[in-house]
Amino acid sequence: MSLELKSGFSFDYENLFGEGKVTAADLKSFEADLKKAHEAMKVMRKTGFVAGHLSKDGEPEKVLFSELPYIEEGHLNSPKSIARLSKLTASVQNRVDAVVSLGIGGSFLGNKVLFDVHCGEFWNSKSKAERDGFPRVYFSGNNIDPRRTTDLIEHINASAKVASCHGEKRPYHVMLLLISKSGGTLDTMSNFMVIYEALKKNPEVEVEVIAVTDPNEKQPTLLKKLATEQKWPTYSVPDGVGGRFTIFCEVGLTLAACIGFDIEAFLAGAKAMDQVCQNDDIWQNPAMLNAALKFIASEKHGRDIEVMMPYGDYLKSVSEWYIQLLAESLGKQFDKQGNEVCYGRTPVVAVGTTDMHAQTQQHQEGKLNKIVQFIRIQKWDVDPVIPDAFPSAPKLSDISGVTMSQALDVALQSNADALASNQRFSAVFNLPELTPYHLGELLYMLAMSIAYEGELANVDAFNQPGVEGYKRIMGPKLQALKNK
Ligand SMILES: O=P(O)(O)OC[C@H]1O[C@H](O)[C@H](O)[C@@H](O)[C@@H]1O
Repeated sequence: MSLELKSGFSFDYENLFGEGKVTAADLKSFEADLKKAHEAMKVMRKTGFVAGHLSKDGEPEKVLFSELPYIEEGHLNSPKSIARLSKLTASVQNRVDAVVSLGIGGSFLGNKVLFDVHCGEFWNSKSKAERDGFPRVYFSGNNIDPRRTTDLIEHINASAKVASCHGEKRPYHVMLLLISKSGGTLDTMSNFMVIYEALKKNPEVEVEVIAVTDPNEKQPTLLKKLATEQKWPTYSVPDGVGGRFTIFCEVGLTLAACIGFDIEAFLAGAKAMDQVCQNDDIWQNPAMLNAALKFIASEKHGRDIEVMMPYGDYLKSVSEWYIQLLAESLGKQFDKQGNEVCYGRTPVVAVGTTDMHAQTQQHQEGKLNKIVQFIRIQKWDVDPVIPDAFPSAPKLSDISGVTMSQALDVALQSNADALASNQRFSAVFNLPELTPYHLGELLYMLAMSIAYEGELANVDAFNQPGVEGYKRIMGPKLQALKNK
């Protein structure tokens, strides 16, 4: 049982729907809610209005993520903004040696996905020619870890030294891509200041800063003010695009531009997915179907943990990106009318096959409270055959002669079958290949699915009041520390 799109992307829900799982009768009982949710999505697309959504300051706020895939005049991504990103690519390639992407939450997670998928683990150890002139990439600001930040500075300084020893006549050029929608997030800004000051002191390093923040000029963010003062170029995290949707705007796209990732193909995938998700027929609308099955699995069958388990190392960051999307969007104490509901599925990061040797015991035999969501790549662009390197060892000979992706697929299928044989729910998102287009499809489908589920659960999927709790305590605590 699977919903397959023309692009080849498919959602296989065989192990989530049917007898003993979410049933047709379950779906029928939510028919009116589903219709309402679908209508709400139409209004959101057309006007940006989502009933019950208020900003952090309690003001009505538009929800505009569904506009991002459409590169059009007057849109958040316009032909002009995309052309400016192409210029950024041209200016970075063969000029900038290293980019440090500084941000946390939505200002980090999507960028990490794009980097991992496009560059892979060993990017920074490749030669400049192997990187096609694109810079090395580092991440910072996604924690306040003294050791790692110090290590990063030392590493960059050491790379600058190596470059100068190899006869580079110019300083090592580092671009700090400083990303914060609110413009003052402690984790991001503290790392930025430490790194900026340290690198500035090194004559072998030249530092350049690009700021990505809320563009509002009437009430500029701290970062916006700083950028104006310091004459740093700025890019936008537009109003109406919450952190967890920013991979489709200049937060993700500036990093994409710096590594030569195909922005237009990525947005084209998201756009195609948005169009499919306008289908009124739930069996043809992957976001509506995914949201409905997961919502019902949670509400009626107690499956309120979602394990996001891509099969592939470089997709682990997709799972981490999804954590924020699911947790911040749906983990809500109150519904839209203020009644206490304490809704939400708890997200869990897993990777296949890695976690088949760690988490699977719990998935297979632990509490019946999980849905395991697999992500599968159908065709890998490289796929070594496992050789019969030691014919005298029959156990090793047995696993030889197939490609690594075939073995990976067997592992996934076996895991899904075993789970299904013990009343465990799972589903698979199949990507024909790991391209920017299909990645755009997948991530956008997940974003839209969350928007549907917010409506089904009657919670505001676009705020995150719960994260203010610790922030209210942390601010004065830091102040008190300073005054000591
Ligand atoms: O981009 P920033 O304003 O720095 O925010 C970064 C992150 O911090 C907050 O705590 C929010 O919970 C996240 O939704 C947000 O993505």
